[in-house]
Amino acid sequence: MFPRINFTQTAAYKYLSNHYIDIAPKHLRDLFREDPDRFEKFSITFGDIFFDYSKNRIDDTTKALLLQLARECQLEDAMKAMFAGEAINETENRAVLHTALRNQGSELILVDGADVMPEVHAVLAKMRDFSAKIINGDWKGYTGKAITDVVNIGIGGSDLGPVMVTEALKPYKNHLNIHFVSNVDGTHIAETLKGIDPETTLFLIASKTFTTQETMANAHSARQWLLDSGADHSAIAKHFVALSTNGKAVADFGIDTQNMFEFWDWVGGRYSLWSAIGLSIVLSIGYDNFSQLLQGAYASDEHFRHTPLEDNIPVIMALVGIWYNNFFDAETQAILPYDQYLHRFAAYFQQGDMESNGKYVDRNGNAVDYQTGPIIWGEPGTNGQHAFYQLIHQGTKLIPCDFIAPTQTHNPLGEHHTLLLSNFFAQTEALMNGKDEAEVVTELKTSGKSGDEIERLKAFKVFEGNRPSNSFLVKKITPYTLGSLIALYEHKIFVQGIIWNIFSFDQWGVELGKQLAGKILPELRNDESVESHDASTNGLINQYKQWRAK
Ligand SMILES: O=P(O)(O)OC[C@H]1O[C@@](O)(CO)[C@@H](O)[C@@H]1O
Repeated sequence: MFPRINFTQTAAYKYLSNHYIDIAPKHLRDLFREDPDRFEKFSITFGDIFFDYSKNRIDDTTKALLLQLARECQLEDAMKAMFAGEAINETENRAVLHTALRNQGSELILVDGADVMPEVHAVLAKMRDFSAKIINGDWKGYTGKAITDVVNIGIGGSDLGPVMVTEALKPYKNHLNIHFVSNVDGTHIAETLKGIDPETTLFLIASKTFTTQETMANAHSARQWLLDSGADHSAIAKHFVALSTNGKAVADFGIDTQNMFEFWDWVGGRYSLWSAIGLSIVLSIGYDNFSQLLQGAYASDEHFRHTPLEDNIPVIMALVGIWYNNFFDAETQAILPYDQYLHRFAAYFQQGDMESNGKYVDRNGNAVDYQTGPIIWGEPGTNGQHAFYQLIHQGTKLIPCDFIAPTQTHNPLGEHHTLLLSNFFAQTEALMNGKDEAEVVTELKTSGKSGDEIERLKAFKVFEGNRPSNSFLVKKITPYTLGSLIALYEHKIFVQGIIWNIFSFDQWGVELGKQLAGKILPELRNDESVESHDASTNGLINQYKQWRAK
């Protein structure tokens, strides 16, 4: 049975919470001064990824107690349950096996007694063969022309992963122009359709359920756009494919199910880029590179499954995050990639992390009395430094930061990459060391400030430091290393969900808004005044109706 431990009842939690004031280490400056081996002790090399977690407020004692906490929560049993295909997504009675999508091993992976690997391989082969025809021009549109533009229509997990990966791996892209439409706001598809030719455009309708309002509205508008351009219904088969688990809905839309790339209920939407949902990635960078992405993720799966917790990167990431989230009241986690190609990396994990662990009911159905999932946010460096780093350095909130940087750039231009990396190294050093009053006074004196000026200014220029960060130094962002990095974060989310005793793989919280939108939609289709809601909602709707009439 999937463990249901309340982590606040564990010995480790009780000891940490009763003593963490004396356990919580000294200032990070002092920890480094006192332990010359600190960097080696708190860093892990994993292939071409170097993970430095030494700039965290931990010492040997804290690390040992956090690991004990994980073990008391039966983390290792939970890990085995996931990889074994148990229905750990209990409220939907589903297994959680996005790991099977990238499995390179030969072991059977059973769901309801049947090995899923043959069908996983069959869909991968179909994606390979189909994308080859599109990329090499063998697949023709309804007027006999090759495809030049691909439009992925999807939202959430059917959009964010493909967007993030195709952006991150732009150095590997081919001649095809890949576009993404997700928002139901007509602007999104209107702006996209302006720049493409119906005769040479392929639409990927990406939707696990094939019922999502935004995606179906955009799909129908795309289909109408094709037909309005002069194509007849037979053209749909040449310009539309579906990525879904719902064959009936795909056929009802008018897509030939031969042009459907299926995936399965045991793949969560926010964990689906490795599945048929990744077809836009394959079309953008080719199947061989997509295969490298899968292999990199598999390497992280193997690291996660077989590495002792003490040196297990996702486990360390998760426990350090819990240390700040549950013992230091940190409410957010920043992800700061020093790589412009990774500009959608944080956005991807906003869904990945917040839709997984943004829960207040535990696995026994009771409201929790502790903090669960953090708010995930972030922007690429160095831009963030000119936007929100003031708060990270001198604000009143503790913001644990993950810094990510490639050692090698895809664009060796002058000394740009050296400049970028100098900032990457400097920021975590500044956050950790800070600048004390003595240093500030010396600087102000050296700059010629008078005694009065120094007295007036010094308080504002002190940096208390002791602000934690993880650093990921990646040799180069390749399909393989990107796959590994994404999977490390996926497993971190899993570990935190286990310790918080919540179900990380359903998302009931997105349903109410959809339900209410479904009720309001027909009210907006007429000009009558509405009174069926609260005064605010009624007022807003009626104001909207009044103004739209102008
Ligand atoms: O792939 P689909 O079924 O269209 O769902 C899209 C997204 O909608 C959700 O908000 C669930 O409704 C996300 O979990 C999901 O990734």
